[in-house]
Amino acid sequence: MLSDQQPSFLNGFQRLLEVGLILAGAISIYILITLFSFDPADPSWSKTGNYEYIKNAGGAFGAWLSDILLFTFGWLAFFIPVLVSLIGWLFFRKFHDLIEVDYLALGLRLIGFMFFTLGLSAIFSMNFDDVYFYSSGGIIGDVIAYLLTPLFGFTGATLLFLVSVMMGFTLMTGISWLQIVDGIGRYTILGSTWAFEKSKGALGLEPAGPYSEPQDQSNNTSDTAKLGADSTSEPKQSTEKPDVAKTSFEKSNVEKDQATQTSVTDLDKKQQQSLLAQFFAKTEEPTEKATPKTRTNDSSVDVQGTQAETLTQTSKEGQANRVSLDDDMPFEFGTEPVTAARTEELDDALIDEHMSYSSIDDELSEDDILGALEGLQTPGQNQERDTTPTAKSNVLVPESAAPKEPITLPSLELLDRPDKVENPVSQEELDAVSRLVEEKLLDFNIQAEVVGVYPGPVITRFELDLAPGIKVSKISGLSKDLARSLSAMSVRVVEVIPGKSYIGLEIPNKHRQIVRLSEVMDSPGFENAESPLTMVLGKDIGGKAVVVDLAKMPHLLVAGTTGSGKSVGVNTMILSLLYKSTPEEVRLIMIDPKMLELSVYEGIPHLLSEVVTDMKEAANALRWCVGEMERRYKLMSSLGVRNLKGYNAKIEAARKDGNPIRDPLWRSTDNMLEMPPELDKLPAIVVVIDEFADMMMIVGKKVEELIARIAQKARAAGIHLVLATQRPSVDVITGLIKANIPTRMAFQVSSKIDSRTILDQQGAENLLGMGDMLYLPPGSGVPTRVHGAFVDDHEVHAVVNDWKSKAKPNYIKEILEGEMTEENMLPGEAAEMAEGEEIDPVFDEAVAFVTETRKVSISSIQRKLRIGYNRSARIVEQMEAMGIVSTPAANGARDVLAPPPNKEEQQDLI
Ligand SMILES: Nc1ncnc2c1ncn2[C@@H]1O[C@H](COP(=O)(O)OP(=O)(O)OP(=O)(O)O)[C@@H](O)[C@H]1O
Repeated sequence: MLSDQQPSFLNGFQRLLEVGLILAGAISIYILITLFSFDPADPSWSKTGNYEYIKNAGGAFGAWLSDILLFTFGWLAFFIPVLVSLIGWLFFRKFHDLIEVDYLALGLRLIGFMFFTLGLSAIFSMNFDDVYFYSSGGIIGDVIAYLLTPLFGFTGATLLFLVSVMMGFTLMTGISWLQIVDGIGRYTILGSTWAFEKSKGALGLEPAGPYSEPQDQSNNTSDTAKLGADSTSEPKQSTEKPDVAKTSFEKSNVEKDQATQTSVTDLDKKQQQSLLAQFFAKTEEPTEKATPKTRTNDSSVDVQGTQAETLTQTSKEGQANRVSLDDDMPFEFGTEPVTAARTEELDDALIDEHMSYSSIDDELSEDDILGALEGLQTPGQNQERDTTPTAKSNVLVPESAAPKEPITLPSLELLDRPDKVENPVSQEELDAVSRLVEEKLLDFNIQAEVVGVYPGPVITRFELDLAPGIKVSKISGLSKDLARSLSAMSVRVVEVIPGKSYIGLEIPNKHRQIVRLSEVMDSPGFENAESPLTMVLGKDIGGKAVVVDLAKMPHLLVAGTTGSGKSVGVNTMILSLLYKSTPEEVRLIMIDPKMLELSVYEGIPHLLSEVVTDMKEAANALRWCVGEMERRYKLMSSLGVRNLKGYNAKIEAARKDGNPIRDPLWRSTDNMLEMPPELDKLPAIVVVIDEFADMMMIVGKKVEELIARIAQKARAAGIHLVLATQRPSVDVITGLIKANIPTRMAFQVSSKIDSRTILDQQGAENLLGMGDMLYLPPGSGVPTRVHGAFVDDHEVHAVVNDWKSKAKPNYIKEILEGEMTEENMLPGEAAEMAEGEEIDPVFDEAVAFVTETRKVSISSIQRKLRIGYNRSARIVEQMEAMGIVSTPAANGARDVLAPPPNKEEQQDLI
């Protein structure tokens, strides 16, 4: 299988790193050779000799080098080659991490290394025989031992050096001596148990049992669980920490608050600036590496539990609200939103329409099947699923594509691990900065009190209680001035915090933390989610994982200026699907007009067709989706189910009963088969379009119509759209598209207008870039700020190669060829074919008029646009076909289904 893969060449930088690794290896081997072949008679730095008879295998240079190393380090010189190769390896494997060096951790490691080396060389110097005529601890060991032994005596000095070695080891490696003792104990017990079992077996007392780990180690059986295996016992402790911390913090809170309040107001401007700079510099100082399991818990516990929880919350409502924030579960958006509910109703109506001509009677209730299916599912099943096909496949899962063996989902080991980050900012500092924020606001005649401070991985949110009569719009208007006076890159004003009477001020930390995909995926929110369309977004402002379900959205619009982190965001979402679902559960169609971003996924088994780069083919792919959607609707209505989940459950249950359902839509003329084929489960289909502005420009209005058509109905059929664009203007994100795609994601944009185009409100222009986003869940007017998870190209490649090695894709040709049928023809096209004319040029204007006035009448459109009656009537019919207005009721009146347009959009159109 690997032989099928494209040969991959290293880029320039990777070549350098690899050359570095080869050099480091060669240097290490050379040093080892010179040390092992050292001859005291060779001429060198400390001795003279005959250059003609050098015995050192490293030559004259080798003789010099080994002499210097042994003279300086004694026995420790033999560790130097190991160190050199280790450094080479670190650079090669972890260069990406080294770019974002954590200086505190590095400093601690260096100090640790110093203590370790000095202590060990002194111990060697005092206790071991010389190496040739050099001291066994080298000159370093000799000097230290010489200086300290008279002071502390032999025993005292040895003890001191031992302590130095132990301290140094812990600082350098982060390994606790208690862990070592624990480990030694555990393996001694395991070893003796094993030896005992063996000996019993050998003596014929009892058959020898297989060697097994104790019970508490058994949960690292699956690949995904491996990542956190070495910290299995720690998270439990850390989840209990916050309560203890909270009480102690809270007790001292009021006194500290008063103390700092007086001292800070006396600070002069310079001190204030430096305090600010220090604060934002300190907010995110990482300290040491840890396994992702510990990290996930720590991030939610440390930040939410001890910092955000216990800060200057003074009012009672504040405390009540904190309780809800305290919840350890990560966010899950999309729980029965208003829009989703409305869409569902629409879907139901559509299904009902189909069901009226349904020919097959429904004998099993859908709820029973779903219940039975859910009963069978446990969270653990997410880790590994059997994807072996059970019967003849239908269009979407052709037999050759079906893998023969169970497929395991990719391991988290393929992703980069994050650095453990702690928040070392003390409460005093946070209080001091809060007072400073209050002062700065007062400079603008705004009286406000900071009632809560929430430091997070990228920003710190200050919650403000405004004095009566102060309008929030006044502060929003001042966001740029505030940013300047607080020396911050930008300040975002959160006008409404749901459930609170405060406003929020979000100020970026000087050192932002990178949110890694692996750490969010390692959270319970992702691991326990059952939907195959579960996607990771990143972390919220408090550091909690944000995990969403595309099935509930059901379509997503992503926009952001170039370089804002949009492509990384799209990759994060795609990788989430690849980590959660097998090709049997989710299939993808990728459209990539830029021919850059998505081509890396070429060849994964989830793809339904090659990554589409030709825009004509892209339109065909959308058209195919419309056809597939209609086909699914007919199948579902025939089976009497309302959505894909119900359909799959019914197929599964029927198969279990031994009565597989046969295709009710099959006609004898379809193929050579004598009887209808058995129906198979259907996967969800996700269509990802990376730059859909390009597609709109090239293919034109048809794309918009196809997208609208899919978006209106595809939810129940399990077809979902993810549209990304870097041009959030009204000619790309049109009213029609917005009306049909309720879930939005805005990365940084260049203007308030762009922000309003995507979110219907400003705010995205104040984001920080690099994955900082506002996520607007369906049916919600309040966007949530999320710091997007970062995934590097090499991680994407690793996951893609992993899938490629497990199964091959089976592309469906028809997707790109595209055939115009009655089902996938657009209303515009029908009119075009019937009357030979395009969709009306004033159609957009008419839509704007209707959605704004909320009234549909042929004559009013006729008057407003000064067009003929017939033309106006045709426009209204087109609106009906596109789902903008309803079908006429008994009295002929129609309802406007699409939401009103926003102001900028209108101006652009009229
Ligand atoms: N979540 C993130 N965390 C940290 N850095 C990020 C994140 N997302 C993106 N970045 C940084 O921002 C850079 C630009 O991101 P990306 O390529 O996704 O932008 P884009 O909006 O897709 O731009 P374009 O439209 O030009 O392709 C990346 O190279 C990366 O360094």
